[in-house]
Amino acid sequence: MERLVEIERFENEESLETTLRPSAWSEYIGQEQIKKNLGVFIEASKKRREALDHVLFFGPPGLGKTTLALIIANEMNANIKVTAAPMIEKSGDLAAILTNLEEGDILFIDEIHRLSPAVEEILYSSMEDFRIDIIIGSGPAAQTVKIDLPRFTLIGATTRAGMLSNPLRDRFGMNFRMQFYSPEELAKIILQASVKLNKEIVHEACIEIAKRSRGTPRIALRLLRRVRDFADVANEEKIVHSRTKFALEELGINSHGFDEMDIKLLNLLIGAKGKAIGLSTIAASLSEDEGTVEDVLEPYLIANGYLERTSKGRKATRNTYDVLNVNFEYEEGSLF
Ligand SMILES: Nc1ncnc2c1ncn2[C@@H]1O[C@H](COP(=O)(O)OP(=O)(O)OP(=O)(O)O)[C@@H](O)[C@H]1O
Repeated sequence: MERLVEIERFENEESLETTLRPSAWSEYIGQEQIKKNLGVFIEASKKRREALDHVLFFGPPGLGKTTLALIIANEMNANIKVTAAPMIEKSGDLAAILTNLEEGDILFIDEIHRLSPAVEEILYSSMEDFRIDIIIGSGPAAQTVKIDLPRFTLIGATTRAGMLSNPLRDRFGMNFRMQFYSPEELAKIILQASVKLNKEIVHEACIEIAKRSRGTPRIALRLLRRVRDFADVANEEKIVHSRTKFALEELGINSHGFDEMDIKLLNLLIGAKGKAIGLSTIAASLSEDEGTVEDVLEPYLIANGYLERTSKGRKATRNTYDVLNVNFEYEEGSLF
């Protein structure tokens, strides 16, 4: 079953996301520090009439990395080519993309930590020297051909900065960590989207959805659409607070934005009575892979103080007990 608070994009969601995606700074809510810094760098490179330095965004999925890349392209009046690392299998694939770029173009590579070492190697020289060496033929007859590239900007996005090799990370002139959004920021995003969806929504309803969206715009927008369905079926012109609460309860999303999987994870930690549990044990107990636990489930719980990572594994915090209404219980010598 699809988790409603699943951060990854659902299959049929892409076109709707495109409709709701902001195309200008003014519509891009939150991430103030990133916007401020990027604004300065964009203005400076426009003044110098140079391509922007390479940019890396990292953070959990659905926080607006792709959207930011598109806005940067818009601000720079540049063409943007959007791709993802799994689509660039061979070095030839990357060479083909790079040689088709024009001066000032932006290349956006999502999930950049998933590039193969051979492809990464080509990226180094293209980012640094705007040149690539391609080997034609094999054996003693092999020849290296150097191809000059136009000055372009690479924007990389990753959910796992730790998995990026150092040489690749060092070649980005700017590194930005995306933050989870506050309920107030998400409420603004929801209101803005409701105008585009042509469905009025009251402020309390925006806040109610925002509080249950795991700090993530993609989830907030998905919940908005589901709540709108409930309002439409009830023939209500506006999305009101009571209908919103009802819909979210029906959808099984609790007031902290936790869903079944979060609750399972938190209960597992509480069951350990203060002892740390290793990532592989957690993944096996939840029947999820370790990457999903680390990239998707944990960041929100850590950012909100419900889970702690230690050298021995993961632990519940006092907040976890409070939020699940469980009496604080632990084994001697194993605690906090
Ligand atoms: N700051 C924001 N203001 C308004 N809307 C936003 C903002 N950030 C994201 N969104 C909305 O959330 C949706 C998801 O954003 P986006 O696809 O950019 O996330 P992402 O971080 O690139 O995710 P992924 O890494 O999974 O591709 C978009 O449709 C966009 O409309």
